[in-house]
Amino acid sequence: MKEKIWKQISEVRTKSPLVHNITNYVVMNNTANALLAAGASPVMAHAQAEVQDMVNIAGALIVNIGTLDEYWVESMELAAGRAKEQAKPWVLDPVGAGATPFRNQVLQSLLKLQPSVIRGNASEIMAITNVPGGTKGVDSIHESVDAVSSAKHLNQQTGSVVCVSGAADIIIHESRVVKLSNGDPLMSKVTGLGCTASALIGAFVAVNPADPFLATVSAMAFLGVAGELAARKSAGPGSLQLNLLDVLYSLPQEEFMSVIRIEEKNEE
Ligand SMILES: Nc1ncnc2c1ncn2[C@@H]1O[C@H](COP(=O)(O)OP(=O)(O)O)[C@@H](O)[C@H]1O
Ligand SMILES: Cc1ncsc1CCOP(=O)(O)O
Ligand SMILES: [Mg+2]
Repeated sequence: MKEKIWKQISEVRTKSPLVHNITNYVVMNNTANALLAAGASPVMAHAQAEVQDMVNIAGALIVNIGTLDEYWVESMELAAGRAKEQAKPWVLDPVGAGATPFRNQVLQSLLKLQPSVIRGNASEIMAITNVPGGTKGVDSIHESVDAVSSAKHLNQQTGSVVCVSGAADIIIHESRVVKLSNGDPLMSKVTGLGCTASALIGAFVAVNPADPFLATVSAMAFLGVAGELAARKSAGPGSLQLNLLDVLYSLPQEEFMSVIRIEEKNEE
């Protein structure tokens, strides 16, 4: 699996897919820079007059509800609807799911448009499946393992690959489960690294639309390893943000292979 994952990372670097993001104001800059560092080509666009045309030319779409409003929700539905029509991969980041009824309603209508991948933190994934327990705005108050049964349920209900992020990143599709144990606790002190994870999944699913599970595992492994290596040379969140871009840009294969911690299970 590690070799297959590295192949995906190389393909993003060489193919440089166009990734269309409808994302939040907080992370537009971080996520565009992370996509560029990884080798992809980002575009942020949310005008209703152009989102469908942008989906037509992009390799994948990301819909991130971080700072949504009514106008943006219509843009998201138009774009995701076009992606569904064209069988083009799209990724849903349910930022702040469970925090307000508005977010929950919007998510239920976006789920009908069949995202290829859903990536959220544990509280968000639990909230989408109506598990009571709460959330702290956009930050998780649960561990990834707490959300595994919700993630399995969500995968069965939607057919989407589901990724729960956190200290462990857990990716679920049908009987397949992958657990990645890279990253660093300092990553939770930089805003937008969950959103960065979702944006990177978009780049990977654009180069491998036939296997969104492998694409998601690869993107999460890449971010986790890069974040862990970047944290080792960072004094705090400020330098981590910069160092992460540098590591995403230049991470060599041998270092990736020696740092990745991955467990696979097939529960058939
Ligand atoms: N406690 C932690 N230990 C190690 N890595 C972490 C930790 N918290 C977050 N990360 C890393 O940050 C990434 C973003 O995840 P997360 O913080 O769960 O997203 P969000 O910002 O959406 O809540 C994870 O995929 C993981 O690589
Ligand atoms: C702080 C904040 N508020 C609305 S969106 C956002 C960014 C959330 O980013 P992430 O989910 O990656 O931490
Ligand atoms: Mg998030």
